[in-house]
Amino acid sequence: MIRLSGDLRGAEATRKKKKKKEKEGVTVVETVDLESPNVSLRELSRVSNVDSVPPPPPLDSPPLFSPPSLQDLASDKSALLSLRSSLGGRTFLWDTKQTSPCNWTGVSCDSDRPPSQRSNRNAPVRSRQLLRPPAALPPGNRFSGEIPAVLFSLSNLVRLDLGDNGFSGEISSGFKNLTRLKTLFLENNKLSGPLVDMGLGLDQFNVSNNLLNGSIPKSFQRFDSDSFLGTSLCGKPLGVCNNEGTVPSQPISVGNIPGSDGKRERGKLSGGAIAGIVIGCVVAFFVVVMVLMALFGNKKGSERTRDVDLGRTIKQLDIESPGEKAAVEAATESGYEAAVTGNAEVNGSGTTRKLVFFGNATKVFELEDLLRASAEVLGKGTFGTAYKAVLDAATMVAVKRLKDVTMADREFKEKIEVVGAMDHENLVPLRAYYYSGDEKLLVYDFMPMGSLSALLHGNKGAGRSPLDWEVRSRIALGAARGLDYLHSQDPLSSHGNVKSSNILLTNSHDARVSDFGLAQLVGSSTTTTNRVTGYRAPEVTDPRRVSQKADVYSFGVVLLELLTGKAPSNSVMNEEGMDLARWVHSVGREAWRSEVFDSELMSLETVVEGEMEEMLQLGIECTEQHPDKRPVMVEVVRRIQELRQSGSDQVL
Ligand SMILES: Nc1ncnc2c1ncn2[C@@H]1O[C@H](COP(=O)(O)OP(=O)(O)OP(=O)(O)O)[C@@H](O)[C@H]1O
Repeated sequence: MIRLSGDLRGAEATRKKKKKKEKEGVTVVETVDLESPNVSLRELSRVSNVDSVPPPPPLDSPPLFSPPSLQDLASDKSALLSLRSSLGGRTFLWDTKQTSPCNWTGVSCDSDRPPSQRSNRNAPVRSRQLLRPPAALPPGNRFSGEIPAVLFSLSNLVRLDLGDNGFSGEISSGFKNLTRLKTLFLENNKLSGPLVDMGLGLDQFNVSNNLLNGSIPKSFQRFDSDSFLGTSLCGKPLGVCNNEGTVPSQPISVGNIPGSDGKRERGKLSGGAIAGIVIGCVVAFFVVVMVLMALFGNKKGSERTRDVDLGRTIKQLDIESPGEKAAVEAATESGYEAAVTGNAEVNGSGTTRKLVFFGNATKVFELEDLLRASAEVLGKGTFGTAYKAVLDAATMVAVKRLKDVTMADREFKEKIEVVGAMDHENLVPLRAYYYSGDEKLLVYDFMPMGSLSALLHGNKGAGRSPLDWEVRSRIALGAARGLDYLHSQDPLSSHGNVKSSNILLTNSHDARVSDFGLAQLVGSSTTTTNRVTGYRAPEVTDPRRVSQKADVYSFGVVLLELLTGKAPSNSVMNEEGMDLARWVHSVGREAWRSEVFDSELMSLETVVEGEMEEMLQLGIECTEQHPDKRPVMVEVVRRIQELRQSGSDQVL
């Protein structure tokens, strides 16, 4: 159950309103707490581009409470609607016309809650914890599924508490977007997979009692071991990792049992028990080392034999026995290699599997090279996990490991051949693929500058150079050309998943569209995941059947994103909870300058308002509700070219 607390409505709220008046339209996302039934959610609606986060109140200053204003209530409403929608909930029991959401089913409001602090959090307590509910309240909600992606667009978020829920899936790389985050509590959930380095300057962090495994990235090693108890993570501050990147034995604590009532009462074992465990670990370690040595000896022998007997190069991996597979997995230190090696090599039929390259590309590496390359996780998307693999100083590729591909070998190959045949300077080329029963890998050129989404909504901190109009409009033109090329192949061909994270950038900020053709390869359960919030055209019901006009709609949202600097996944553009497209449509032309255009753009000397207005008009036409009213992609390209041309003529 969600309850709204009035805890930010005191002196803190007053101070912020004053600051807001000083900086028109500027607000700050500060706290999101989904652990407690008392949730202050109004902050979800506060997204902006302030230069600095306001300083927290002193630790010992008592919070003051005052009745909520109408503006606060409207903001609470939109925050609740946004949260509800991001969690896949329905709002038919909520009368959104009511001024206050306090009467909505499942929502109750407290305006006089005293401050408290959590006793079990190990890191230093910072001021925001004064705003937390009393510890005596029953902890934990029952939120489940993946952590809502909408949270990753709240780039000014300072504190996020999702502890004591049922969240599952991997910890998303989307946390990287929360560049101001200081507190992240994810304990007591069902989060799995590795803990990736988020590059955040956190003061407080807790992922204890989850299903996480692998080694603890360096940036998290400064936190106390309590932050990782009850997981299978290893490395400092927990036990050293063995070769498989898992902790040899669980930390000694009552608190490492997920779901245990005693998880916050740290129990200590006797000296004898500890000595026994240590000796056991040492013996187990030597046994593992000896088994690995034996397995490696066999593997080398069998590869040599194959080389001679079958005439294959030893680069062609053909590991047939589960023992050999285990050895390779155990030997690797790279999570990526451990993750893909086994499945890629064991194909069930006993035949050698190879990477299949497209076009006339000279084959520069083999599957084994790829699997042995040092790699890092780039992120987890709708279709699987993406990795960056460095084969050598000159060869870097992005490898996408597809999930939920259920189609047969032949059908997959037919479809992927079509994708591989696409050849345009504004597309990310698919270089090769690998298919086996258990594993499907796609190999792309690695795009060094990342995605447009990261560029627009990622690091907003000091030191970031502003993205000027020339670069933004060039990206728009490049992406439009890439899409136009896809549409020109066949009247029915479409991208199906146009969004700013699928527009990647070269070193010179030229746009390359990625992920085309993938929606047709994966199962419906994958594509129906609502990761395209804000981009999907209203008429689309089956994400595997997206028309060209629906692509135009999604591209129009990207144009609006470029112009406003706002992420469409943050659907809270006003108290009605509109998405980006509907919000821009609702603002009159006279207010474009003050309300719509990204203030970062407007602050630059190079601002070209005429061009920006023309581009905004185009974005609005692309995002018309009715597909027939939207332009076709070739027309979009022509108009962007013209408006850029007229801008440069004026400069001349
Ligand atoms: N070829 C590439 N070069 C560089 N980065 C890439 C490449 N392909 C993907 N990425 C990055 O990897 C991350 C995950 O990408 P992926 O395409 O799997 O998911 P997504 O774009 O977030 O969502 P979706 O799967 O719905 O398209 C993103 O941050 C993306 O920018």
